[in-house]
Amino acid sequence: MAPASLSIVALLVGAQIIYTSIRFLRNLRAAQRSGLPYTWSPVHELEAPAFITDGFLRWYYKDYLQQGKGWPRWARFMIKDWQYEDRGRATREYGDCFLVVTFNSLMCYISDPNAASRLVTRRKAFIKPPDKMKILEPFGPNVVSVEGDLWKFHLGITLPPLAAEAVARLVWEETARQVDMMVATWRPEDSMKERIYALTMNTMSLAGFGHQAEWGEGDRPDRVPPGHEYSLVSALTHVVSHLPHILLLPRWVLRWSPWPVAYRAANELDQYIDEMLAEEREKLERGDAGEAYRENLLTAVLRSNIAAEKSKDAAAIGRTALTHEEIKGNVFIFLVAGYDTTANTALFSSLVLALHKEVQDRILQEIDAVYNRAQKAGRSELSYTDDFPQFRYLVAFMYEVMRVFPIVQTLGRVAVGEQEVPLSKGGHVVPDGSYLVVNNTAIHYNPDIWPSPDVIEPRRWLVADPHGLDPAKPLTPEQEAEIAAGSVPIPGNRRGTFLSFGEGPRACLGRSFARVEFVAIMSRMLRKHRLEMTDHDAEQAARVLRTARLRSGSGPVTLIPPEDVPMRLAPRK
Ligand code: HEM
Repeated sequence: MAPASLSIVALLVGAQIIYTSIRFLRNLRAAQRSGLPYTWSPVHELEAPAFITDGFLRWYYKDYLQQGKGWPRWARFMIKDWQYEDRGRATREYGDCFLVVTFNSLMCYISDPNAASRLVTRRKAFIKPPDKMKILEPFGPNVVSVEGDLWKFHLGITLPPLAAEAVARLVWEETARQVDMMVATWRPEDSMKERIYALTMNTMSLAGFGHQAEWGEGDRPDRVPPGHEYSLVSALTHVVSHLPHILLLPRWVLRWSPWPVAYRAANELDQYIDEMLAEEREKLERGDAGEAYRENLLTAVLRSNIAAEKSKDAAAIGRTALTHEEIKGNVFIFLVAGYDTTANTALFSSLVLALHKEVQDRILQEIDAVYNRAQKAGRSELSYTDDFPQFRYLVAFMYEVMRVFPIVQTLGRVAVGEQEVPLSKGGHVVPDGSYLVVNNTAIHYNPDIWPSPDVIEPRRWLVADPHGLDPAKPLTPEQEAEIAAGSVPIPGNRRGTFLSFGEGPRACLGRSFARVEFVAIMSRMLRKHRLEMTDHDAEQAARVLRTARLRSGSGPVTLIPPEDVPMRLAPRK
């Protein structure tokens, strides 16, 4: 290289170093001025270089994590979703609200229930991070990604479908059908993860898109309609397994990327949704959505939108209905928000059941009791309306699994203007634009909030004060009586103490959907079988349990188990 070019390169590098150092000092000063405890890290988990640090450090520290000491301090903040393995250690070191300074950003971590609740409840003062939300719009703006009046408008059209009784019934019945197919084809050597993912994907295919899938149909060429390259199930599966690529890369870049399958699957899904919307719109407008018509999320959003279109009252945003792109965006986001969250909850639950015989025994007792009751009432199959509400221990178990394995580990918000963050002891004002992250794991594992937090005890959720039941102590007579009466609402936790479904106005819209699907999976799968680890001995079971409690599987969206444990369905005696 010529000396002149070398000087230019040296000058540019020098300028970059000076610029970065100034930014770092500016961030550091802002942290000092805030009065909050702070620390620093070269890279932050939400910054682009974390894609490299995360992969490398997770690989390098795999065995170290197994010792149960969490992450080494210096590495912690460079790991995506470091919170699960950390189990609140950072909170104990720096406090319930502290800052992490990097060269490019200033991040505030919160594990105080008051502050967490305020953050997620005051939706205008703390908005979702706009840059992260934009990424969620590859098919169009949607109820997860938008803010303000536009969000209220999307909510008005998408909430009724997600709360619709017809959709819940569809989820209940289809899940049971899918479980039967899964059980009938069960081979011990199959992956539990793949089975549960296929099950929830097939359920989503009908509940979300109106297509009833047969077990294993994703790979069958006869399921590919004319004009398509993939079956719907196959397109959906490829889209979710390539989600990070589809979300992060524009479609034209994706085309020439090393993941052409992601490009083709995204296009296929686009085309499927367009075709389905055109067909359903025509049906609804012709009025032939008669008795046999089965509502699903796509048709329900369309119906809700057509009703809005016909109304004369334009919303605050100056129109009455969602655009075509927005309908597509919402149908897509139901898939993203509802598929792997529910699948991983079922997966962790299966693992817990296989490893905690006493919990599984109680669930089996409840399943038998509900079936007996149904049979006495002349029903051979369980119904959504009559039987789903009877599954109290199973729902409590779901919440307990989601507390111990926080499927969504953090809730991120950005302060609009200077905002107060109230802590249980005192409070702090954060400047405009501050990035705040609620650390769900630290809250779920705080022994002052959840006594003996490491213990999996579903009965916490069956008493009036879930924070008053300590699994390390015998139950009080009042607690026994509340459990026996079976009338305490689930969940009954204090605000800001259980955040796996979020809280406040932006809380999960699909939580009823997820509860129905979960109860249908477990009650049907365990009707005649029990879950066991294949060829296990006590030592292996202890290792599996320890690994699942100490390490996350580093999923792109939600917490996933670190390994796929061989399991079998053993016929019940
Ligand atoms: C166990 C399963 C699920 C978990 C753990 C879960 C978790 C969450 C969480 C934590 C949030 C709030 C995020 C925040 O405040 O930043 C959320 C929002 C949302 N969830 Fe779920 N979810 C589940 C299932 C579902 C299902 C099945 C659907 C739909 C079919 C769904 C649709 C949504 C939507 C649309 C939102 C956005 C609400 C808004 O921004 O206004 N979720 N979910």
